[in-house]
Amino acid sequence: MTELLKGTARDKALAPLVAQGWTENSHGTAIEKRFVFRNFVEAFAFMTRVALLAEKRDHHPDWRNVYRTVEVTLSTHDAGGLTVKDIELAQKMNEAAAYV
Ligand SMILES: C[C@H](O)[C@H](O)[C@H]1CNC2=NC(N)=NC(=O)C2=N1
Repeated sequence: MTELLKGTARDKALAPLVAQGWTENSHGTAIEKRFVFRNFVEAFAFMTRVALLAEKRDHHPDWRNVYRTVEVTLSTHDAGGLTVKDIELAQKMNEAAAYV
């Protein structure tokens, strides 16, 4: 199982994501971001791209789509918190959103 991120490694991994709009949840067990697109089709295109990335990695977002927004929560359920898998998927999601 992938290990929970802790201490300095955790802080270092989170810093660039926080700079790009990700926030920790109140328990420190997940990171969250609200992506806003121009319209529903762009939001859904983003979700389609991310779905393929997530399946390939066997690591899946918790998310909610309302019209042109996608609210995302990333956590490694098996580990009970944040792991490098969440950090990497968050970065991939930033890239996928920028591509739209
Ligand atoms: C069996 C399979 O590898 C696991 O259930 C995977 C699937 N996708 C997952 N996604 C997330 N976000 N956390 C997990 O712990 C997880 N586990």
